[in-house]
Parts: sequence; structure tokens; C-alpha cells
Amino acid sequence: MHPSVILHLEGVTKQFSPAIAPAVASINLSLNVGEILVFLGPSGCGKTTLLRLIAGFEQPQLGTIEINGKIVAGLNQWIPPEQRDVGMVFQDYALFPHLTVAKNIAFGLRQGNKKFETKRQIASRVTEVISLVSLEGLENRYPHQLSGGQQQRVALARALAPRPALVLLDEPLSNLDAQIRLKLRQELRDILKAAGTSAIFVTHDQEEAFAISDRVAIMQNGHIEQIGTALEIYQMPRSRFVAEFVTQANFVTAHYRGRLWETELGSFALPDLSQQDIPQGTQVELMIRQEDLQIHPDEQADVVICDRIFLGRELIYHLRTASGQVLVARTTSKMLLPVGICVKVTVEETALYAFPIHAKALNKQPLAI
Ligand SMILES: Nc1ncnc2c1ncn2[C@@H]1O[C@H](COP(=O)(O)OP(=O)(O)OP(=O)(O)O)[C@@H](O)[C@H]1O
Repeated sequence: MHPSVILHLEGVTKQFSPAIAPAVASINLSLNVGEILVFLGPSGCGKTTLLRLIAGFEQPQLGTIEINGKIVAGLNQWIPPEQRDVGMVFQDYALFPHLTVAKNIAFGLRQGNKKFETKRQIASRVTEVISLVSLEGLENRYPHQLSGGQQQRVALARALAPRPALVLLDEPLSNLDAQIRLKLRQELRDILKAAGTSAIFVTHDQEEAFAISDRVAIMQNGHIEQIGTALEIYQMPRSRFVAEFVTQANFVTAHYRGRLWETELGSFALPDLSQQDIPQGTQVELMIRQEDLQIHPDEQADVVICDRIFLGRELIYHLRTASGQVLVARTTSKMLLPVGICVKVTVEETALYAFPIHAKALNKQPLAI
């Protein structure tokens, strides 16, 4: 394992029952020191199982897990959770109700942790992490005397206190109100970065994943579909699943005729594909992001605005094409058009991605861009 790698997984597989597909299948993954990686995917894709395998709450049938240079799970090798040098933060905070904030945070430091042997060292570390998570003045409160956001910061402080090699966070913000959730996700990233901690964060919320991560692993059916920075994934989704899940993009069928791709929105040249020898009549699906669809009122056009949703800063338009397909366009709120009018829809060729139409090929690189 390279010294800059804190966690390495190779071929990690977990199957709960022979009758059902593995919850996690052949996962290969490396996490760098100080990096925040987010597991993002729909319900049931295996995010929590993968996190629990790393924590040591589940045992893989196949593969190895290495943390900080030590194999913690593998063939005939097993290190229990409490000896893995890993901190956990759960969705429901899991604080001890009968202990104060300071005692909750100090709890892990009393477990014979060799990094903090004296009472003074423990007290000083508790003060340090309380300040890191901005909970000064609340040291002597009990969990029920705190807000949800404050409780989650205590849980984070408790996980960080022993200076673990790795912190694992399982949907830590999902019990919080939308506004606190927004605020705390930024704070959480700042705190993890200030502590220099390597972390894995599980969520099914795409915006949260993007905001908090250095890299995101998009999961589906126990596999990692794509791993990369939020920008890489958004700009270059590797499969139709990633494109749909991450960008909620539109897909329009296109046929190759002459040197153009014909769609019901018009014909496009797709310069990136012009070098390839593509048979006439080839059918693909073109991905068009919601923000890349431009609309202009045009009485002659055959696309109709069938719905409009005002979101404050932006507008969402639902557009019905001549074939009956509904496309979604996102514009600034200045582009205010009434429902029921006809619009011409345009899109820059450089904003188009071509995806092969057959499911088998969907995991391949998109053909264009
Ligand atoms: N202890 C278990 N026994 C049997 N099947 C399980 C067990 N734990 C999880 N599974 C199954 O494994 C699959 C992955 O579950 P997992 O909880 O990891 O998904 P997830 O992506 O975290 O979902 P969610 O976002 O809903 O929490 C699911 O099909 C789930 O039903």
C-alpha cells in the first residue's frame, strides 16, 4: 500500500444469502490520506454495507481490506472494529443519553487508547475537539438539551477525538431539517479538513455528495459505477445510469444519417464522432442536461411548454415534443414564459453526449466529448 493511501480495498464481496445477488461485489478502491470520499447511490445499492465492511461490522466473503497499512479483513485475517483505528458517525447520532457532551466526547479516550494515557491529555484533547466543532460552553449539557445539529457535532467530535486513521459517516445529516442540513454539511467538510482526517461519507443526496466530497463513488447494485471528482462525474458520466442519477439529464433518440445525428429537436454533427466509421442508421440516445436546453418563443415550433415550476433563483420548464416526450429545461428566473406557448428548443452540439442504445454497452465511455 502506497504511504499516501490510508484505505485500500481489493475484490471486496459481501453476499448475505446465496439466493440473492451480493450486496457488495468485487469492490476495488483506494482512499488517500486526508481525502473525503462519498458513496452515493440509490437506496439498496450497497453503500451502508460497504461502510460496515470497512468498519468491521460485517465480514466479507472475498477480498481484502487494508487500513493504514494493516490488513483488517482478508483470507484468515480479521481485526475487530474497535482495533481498526476507525471513528464512526451514525445517522441517529448514537450519543450516550446519561453522559454530558464532554463525557460523550471523552468516552473513546478512556478505552485504553494509548495515544491519551493521562487524565490531563484526555481533558486537553476534549477541549481541542469541542473547539474544533464549535461547541464551547455546552460541555456540561446532556444530549437531550441539544438541538439535532449540535448532537451531530458532538457525535463528530467523539469520532474525531481519538485521532483515528479514518472516519466513517453513515448518512449523518439525514435526520436534520433542510436548512440545518445545508449549514452543517459545509461545517462538517471544514471540520474534517481542519482535522486533516480521511473520511468516507454515505449519502443518497447528490447535492450533499458534491458539496462535501473530494471524490465521489457512484454505486449501483453493489458495484462502483464511476469514481471521480464531482466535476468529472457531472461533466463526463461514464454510463447512462450515472448520467440519469447525477445530472437528471434528458435523453433524446438520434439516428445517424449522412454525417448528421437526426433527432426531433434537429440534426447535430457531433464533431467528436466524425472520425469514427459509424454505419448509417445507427441509433443512440443523446444526453442533454436540463441547463443546456435553450428555449425561445416561436409560434411555428412544435414543442409546447406544458408546466412551469418557479424555484426562486431558477425556473423549471416541462416541454412536450411532437412525439409526446417530455423534456425538462432549467433556466434563470428571468426567462419567464407562460405555460401553453410553443417554443423553439436549441442546444449546443458540444453539450451533447451520445450513449449506445443497448443496455450491455451502457457502462462504456460515452461516444462523444
Ligand atoms: N443484514 C442483511 N441481511 C440481508 N440482506 C441485507 C442485510 N443488510 C443489507 N442487505 C441487503 O443488501 C442490499 C444493500 O443494502 P445497503 O443497506 O447496503 O444499501 P444502501 O445503499 O445503504 O441503502 P439505503 O440508502 O436505503 O440505506 C439491499 O438489497 C439490502 O436489502
